[in-house]
Amino acid sequence: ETCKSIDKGPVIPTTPLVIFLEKVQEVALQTYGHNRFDAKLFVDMSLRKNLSETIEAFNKLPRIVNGSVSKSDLDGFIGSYLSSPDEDLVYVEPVDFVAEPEGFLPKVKNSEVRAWALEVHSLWKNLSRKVADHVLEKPELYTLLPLKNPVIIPGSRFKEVYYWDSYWVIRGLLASKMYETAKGIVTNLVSLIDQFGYVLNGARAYYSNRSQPPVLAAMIVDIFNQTGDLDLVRRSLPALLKENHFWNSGIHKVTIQDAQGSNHSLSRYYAMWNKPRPESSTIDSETASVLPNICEKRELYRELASAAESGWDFSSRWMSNGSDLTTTSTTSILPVDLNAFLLKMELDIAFLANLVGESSTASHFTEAAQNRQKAINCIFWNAEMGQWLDYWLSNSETSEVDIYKWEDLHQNKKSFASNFVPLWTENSCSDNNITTQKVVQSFMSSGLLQPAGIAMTLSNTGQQWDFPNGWPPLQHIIIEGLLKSGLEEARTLAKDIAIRWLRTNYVTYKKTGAMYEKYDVTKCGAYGGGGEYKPQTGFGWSNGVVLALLEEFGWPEDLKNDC
Ligand SMILES: OC[C@H]1O[C@H](O[C@H]2O[C@H](CO)[C@@H](O)[C@H](O)[C@H]2O)[C@H](O)[C@@H](O)[C@@H]1O
Repeated sequence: ETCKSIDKGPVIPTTPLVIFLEKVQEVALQTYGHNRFDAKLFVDMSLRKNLSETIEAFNKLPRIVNGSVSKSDLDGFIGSYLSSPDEDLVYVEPVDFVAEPEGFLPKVKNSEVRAWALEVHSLWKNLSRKVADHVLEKPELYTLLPLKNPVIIPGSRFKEVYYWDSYWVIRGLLASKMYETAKGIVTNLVSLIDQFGYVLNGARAYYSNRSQPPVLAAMIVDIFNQTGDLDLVRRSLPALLKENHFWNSGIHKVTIQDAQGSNHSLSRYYAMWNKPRPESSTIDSETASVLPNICEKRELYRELASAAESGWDFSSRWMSNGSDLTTTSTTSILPVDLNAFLLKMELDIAFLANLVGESSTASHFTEAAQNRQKAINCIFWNAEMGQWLDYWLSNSETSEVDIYKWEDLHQNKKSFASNFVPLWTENSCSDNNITTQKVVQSFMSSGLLQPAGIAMTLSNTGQQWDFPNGWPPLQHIIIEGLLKSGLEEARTLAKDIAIRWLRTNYVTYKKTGAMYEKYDVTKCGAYGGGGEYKPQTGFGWSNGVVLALLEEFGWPEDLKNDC
């Protein structure tokens, strides 16, 4: 085997338990087959006995063809040695839930929409969980991480708390006046930074090799603005500084020289992992099976895990050939949205530091934000298109000192919903040449706005972060970004998108009785599909976005609520 290049990035080792459960996943696929198989289920199981005893029993199972085990033997092993995923996180009644909180969504006047909003609000009860006592007593038997406070989970197969989902969960909890639950979630995420140095993708041992879009500071600012809780700010600030360092150092940090010769520091997604994602181990191995050698496989595994770090797993946005997942190249892309999130993080840290009298931290982060603002405008902004564009890093540009040289042809001219995320960061449009009006026009003609909301991309690849899917966080970011601009035209557009999105959520709920993690935005009343697992319901961030939008825009008595 000859390798063109060798994967050099860092790797955070996983636990022996995760490695063992991946083996169970592999054998289970051979034994049960692809039909209705969900790989994640197996790494979410826990042990009834200690690991070495369990491994011994597993190794003794009689093997038939290709290392598989008979269905009855495997069923028997799982029944005796493993516990189902539902036993580690148990239901808990949220302390601050009331059926109809005082001052709940005052602008929602339509009785049908109000009744639905109350049902969505009541879903917090279904999604509320706490770590079971036996996990705290024997954490080595579980892949679940022992967090102290209750959490709100996304739902269905996603039985643990997720990082960026939590921002929109919290926006919904604030509309539901559930301040204690919101603060508890933040405290949990802060504890992950204390332990790992960053917020994990989700609270499982197998997610420890990557983070997710960094929105913790935004959660704290929004909670503070509603509760005035300075203690939470004081307790969280050191963790936010640590998190900021994580994203601005090591492999996440990229230096790039603009056309005028000035250097800028920006960030990229980069997982600390070069093996199959344990929760999708069998799937990633199959994807990589067409590659000629282990070096290329390792590189692909890192790119797939890095796409998961971006939250957009998977999407043509990260691929050089949208119809071939093996061309995923996440680490070679400087992403607009990550840098917009980091700009917001820096502004938010400055704001929070000022609140608690830490003025030198505040001025340091104000300056960091100004620098990132400049970098965003120089590297990503494309005046002709009126959008901020992802930038593809190319190896040939790397000089000896690892400084990339900017070239306009490396901006990705395809329209992605992420190209509009900088709207969300208040002062992104402060530059004279960058007018919100231009961005609004560009958005309107981009093709992304569809009858039931905003599509993530224009390519229909079958991946879940591609056309025709629309995801809740991007709807909310763009809607809020448009509102923040203060422009009348932008406000009208924001409201129009909100109505489309709320309608499709409402109608789908009426048809199916459930809230979905994503929707098909080409038609009102349809949920999304594609990707590596079946459509999931619950659903944390969808509920959060609905409640936050209803809080902002309300719903008048006479506004049509069906499609
Ligand atoms: O199991 C496959 C992948 O699932 C997650 O990704 C999707 O769900 C998350 C929870 O709602 C969401 O945050 C993410 O944006 C979705 O694409 C998980 O985050 C991935 O790491 C995982 O590989």
